[in-house]
Amino acid sequence: MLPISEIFVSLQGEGPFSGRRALFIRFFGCNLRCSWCDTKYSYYGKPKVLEDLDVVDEFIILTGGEPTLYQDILRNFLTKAKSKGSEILVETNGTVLLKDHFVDYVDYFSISPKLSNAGVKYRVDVVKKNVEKLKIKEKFYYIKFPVMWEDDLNEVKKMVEYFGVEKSKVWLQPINNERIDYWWDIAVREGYNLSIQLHKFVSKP
Ligand SMILES: Nc1nc2[nH]cc(C(=O)O)c2c(=O)[nH]1
Ligand code: SF4
Ligand SMILES: [Mg+2]
Repeated sequence: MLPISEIFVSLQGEGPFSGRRALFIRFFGCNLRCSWCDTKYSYYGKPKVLEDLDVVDEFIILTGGEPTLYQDILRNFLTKAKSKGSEILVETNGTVLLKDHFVDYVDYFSISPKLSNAGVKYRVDVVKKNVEKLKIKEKFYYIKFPVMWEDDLNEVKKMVEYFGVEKSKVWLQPINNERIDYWWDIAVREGYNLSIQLHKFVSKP
């Protein structure tokens, strides 16, 4: 049984695959409650509960909410999707321990650890463990930080060092697309990438 918030086709609005057409599956439920969360509807209200997922696409994005809460139940779907040649991207907050079988069936991981601007507590050592697993398995992954205030940069730097990831894998994502000019310059100066949420310019899902 899979609790689903919504399924839609759109263009990836965030990160290195920005602009690429994809089928989005938004899972219901999240273990965090970020103050600025832009998908609160994915954990308040009622989910659609599906027996199984019967969708195919060249590029499938599992998002939420927090899709990694459903790693075991997704086994069937991922096996099917891979046998049909789909590329799979998972967008996760990184705080749920990733299982081997799940990592093996996913092509790309977007890990989005929260800074203090989100006002949530979580185990940052779990995120580090997950990043280490992705490194060992030589998975394609990137780290996406939702940023707001100037001080956020120091937190980003500390986490990047703690995780031991290259700057080229780091994407700064201005929350609500605010102060893009400011974060653009920071990204260029510090050697990071910038993710502007494209779908918010066109009011699309
Ligand atoms: N177009 C579009 N791209 C997205 N990339 C990540 C999304 C998300 O909410 O997880 C998202 C979303 O909601 N819409
Ligand atoms: S981790 Fe993502 S979905 Fe969950 S509360 Fe935070 S922003 Fe919202
Ligand atoms: Mg989102």
